[in-house]
Amino acid sequence: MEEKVTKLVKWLQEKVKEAGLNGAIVGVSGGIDSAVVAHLIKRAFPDNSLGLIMPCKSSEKDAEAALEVIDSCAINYMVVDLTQTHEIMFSAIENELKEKGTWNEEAARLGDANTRARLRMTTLYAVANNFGYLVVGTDNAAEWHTGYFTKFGDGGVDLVPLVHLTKGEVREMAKYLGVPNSIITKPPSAGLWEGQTDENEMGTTYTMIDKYLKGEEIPVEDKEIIERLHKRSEHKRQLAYAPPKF
Ligand SMILES: Nc1ncnc2c1ncn2[C@@H]1O[C@H](COP(=O)(O)OP(=O)(O)OC[C@H]2O[C@@H]([n+]3cccc(C(=O)O)c3)[C@H](O)[C@@H]2O)[C@@H](O)[C@H]1O
Ligand SMILES: Nc1ncnc2c1ncn2[C@@H]1O[C@H](COP(=O)(O)OP(=O)(O)OP(=O)(O)O)[C@@H](O)[C@H]1O
Ligand SMILES: [Mg+2]
Repeated sequence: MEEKVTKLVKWLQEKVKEAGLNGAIVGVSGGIDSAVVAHLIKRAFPDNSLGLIMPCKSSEKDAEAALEVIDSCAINYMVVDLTQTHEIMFSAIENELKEKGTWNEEAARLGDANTRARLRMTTLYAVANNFGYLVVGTDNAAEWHTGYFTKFGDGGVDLVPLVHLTKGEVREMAKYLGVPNSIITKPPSAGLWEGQTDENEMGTTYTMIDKYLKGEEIPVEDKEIIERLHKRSEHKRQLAYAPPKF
């Protein structure tokens, strides 16, 4: 694990140096993936790293967990509350769609949730610009493969250090780095609506996705779900599709 951490820290330093910038920033949610990234960027840039906590209609518990992460790695941090911004923006969208009679109630929950992820991305880039930092993402191999992220939201980042690590490997790295145990053991959640958990929404488990990625046998139902999610999200792993040149 020490070797993996050293390699990732060096890689982060190289990428920031290549960009001619000063350091790195990450959104700290109180979940395990951003906890690991916060620890890594603090190691890579002890005086030039920042954790940004961005409550957006999220629970007080999440903000408390995010502060525990900050404490555990002693990274500098800031808080930008996006609750009101989201309220104003999404209600303007809702009002206009309703006025035109085109409001889709069923689609709204995801639209509302993805807007939060994109507001966080916008905020991270604004703060990164202030300090001359790169924006570091938190996607792991399981999320990347299944497309379990918001396009141009939490997926809209400069560097993705955890993209080759399974969720199990992220947990191992978290233990090694000294992430609090309460954060390592709580169920992964995007926190986009009350009671949301990644595994409920995806219909399979990280254990199954990790096994699948390692080429191990898993039940056919889980394999089908993973392959469907992967196919459906191919566009998120590509640059915007362009027509052939004429
Ligand atoms: N074939 C295609 N070619 C090009 N573009 C295509 C496309 N199909 C859809 N699209 C576009 O992509 C959009 C759908 O993608 P997107 O907006 O991402 O939305 P979508 O994939 O529907 O939702 C995001 C998922 O990620 C989850 N999430 C989000 C954020 C954080 C976390 C977490 O783990 O913390 C999880 C969230 O709970 C939800 O399940 C469509 O509205 C359309 O604009
Ligand atoms: N309230 C928040 N404040 C700051 N950043 C956030 C917040 N919510 C989400 N994010 C950002 O969005 C990313 C995606 O969330 P995701 O839930 O996949 O990761 P996580 O919360 O770090 O880990 P877990 O899988 O345990 O929930 C987070 O890692 C973080 O960078
Ligand atoms: Mg989370």
